Amino acid sequence: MRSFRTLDDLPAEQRVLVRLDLNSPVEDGVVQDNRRFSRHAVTVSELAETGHRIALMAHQGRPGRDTFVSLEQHADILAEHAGVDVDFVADTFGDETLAAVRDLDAGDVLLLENTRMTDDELPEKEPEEHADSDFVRTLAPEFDAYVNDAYSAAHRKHASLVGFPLRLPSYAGRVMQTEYEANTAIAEREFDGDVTMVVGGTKATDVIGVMEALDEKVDRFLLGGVAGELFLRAAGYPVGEDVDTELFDEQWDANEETIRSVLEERREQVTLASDLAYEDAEGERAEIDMDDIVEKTQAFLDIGSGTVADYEPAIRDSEAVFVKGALGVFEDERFSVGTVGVLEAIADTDCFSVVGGGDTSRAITMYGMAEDDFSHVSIAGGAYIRALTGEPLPAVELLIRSAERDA
Ligand SMILES: Nc1ncnc2c1ncn2[C@@H]1O[C@H](COP(=O)(O)OP(=O)(O)O)[C@@H](O)[C@H]1O
Ligand SMILES: O=C(OP(=O)(O)O)[C@H](O)COP(=O)(O)O
Repeated sequence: MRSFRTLDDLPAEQRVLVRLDLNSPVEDGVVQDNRRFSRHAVTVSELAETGHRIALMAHQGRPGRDTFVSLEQHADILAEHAGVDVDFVADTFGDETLAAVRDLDAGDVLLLENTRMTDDELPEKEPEEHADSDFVRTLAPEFDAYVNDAYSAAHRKHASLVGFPLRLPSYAGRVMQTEYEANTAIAEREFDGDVTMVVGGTKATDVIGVMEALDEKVDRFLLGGVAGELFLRAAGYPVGEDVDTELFDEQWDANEETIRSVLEERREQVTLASDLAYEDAEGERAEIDMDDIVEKTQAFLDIGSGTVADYEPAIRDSEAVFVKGALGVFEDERFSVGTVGVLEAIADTDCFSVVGGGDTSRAITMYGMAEDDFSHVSIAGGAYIRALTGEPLPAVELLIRSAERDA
């Protein structure tokens, strides 16, 4: 079987460039601790304890969004989890970075600034083109090896994920290794009974894009979140737009055709919310039945409790349940009913269950559920559902190519 090299294969005393995924929720400018820090800390502390010189790359948010912030706070949170000092340089690949990298001693850890602050990072391009960018050409010669631990970003063809493996011997970090093994095994697993996928969250494009590829594997989709509102809009309800153009309008434009074709061809496979929740004039949670929504007046922030009651029996009758994305803005307790109700229903059954996504998996901890209540809690969202389709993840492919090239 084609595979990549891991930290077990990394020679001693290397100058290593490591890609993590520390992309986190940000509330009022404050980066929120989450599983991504504790999981990546395992790779970072192992590399530090074995005496490598370590520079870390990661991204945060997308340009133009509130969550697009510096990684300065991430360095402190990561240091706490890893039990080692993590220095930070507010530069991606300029002179300041090169000086700090050259200054590293054995066991030192340095976090570079948000990779998405360089223009070279973001466009989805072929690996060869990324490998030729100033970003990759400048940083790569400073290192002996590249380690990719960012399984949850492995579905993106960005420079820090697919460019470096063409220039450096490349290895999978511990998170990449364990997530890849777990998610590949899950993708290959066959279930006799019903398989349900709960689809929510804000990144509707990621999930809608793979729904058609998953229709053989998944018997029913239960919808909520932004993705659910886009489906409701296609079904003729006046919801799912005008609130935040990036969330709704842009994703509607990108996905309208696919949504309509999924609804046309597989209507019986897709269950939409029968009610939604919003914030009323007194600032309280209020609910409204879908059929009573006659015009667009407010933003909907959760599925309603009637929908949760509709979804519970479907979950109870399933042999496997996959969750991708929250069903509402669960960070605000008033709008946690959908996400928590569905997660608790899953935790109460003995079905095989996977909860994916940096944000969604955070709801488990926030609302007092245990990771053990689920078969697998992935810190990957988009990458894990893409893996379920059996389609290769670009960044994983590049790790494999690097191993084959050097064999
Ligand atoms: N109706 C909604 N409107 C706005 N945001 C929503 C809505 N429903 C869910 N969300 C948000 O979706 C986020 C999770 O989305 P996403 O990034 O797709 O998932 P993950 O990071 O878990 O893969 C949550 O933080 C939640 O606040
Ligand atoms: O958080 C991530 O993906 P996820 O929300 O699907 O888990 C990754 O960091 C990828 O980020 P992106 O979706 O802005 O490219």
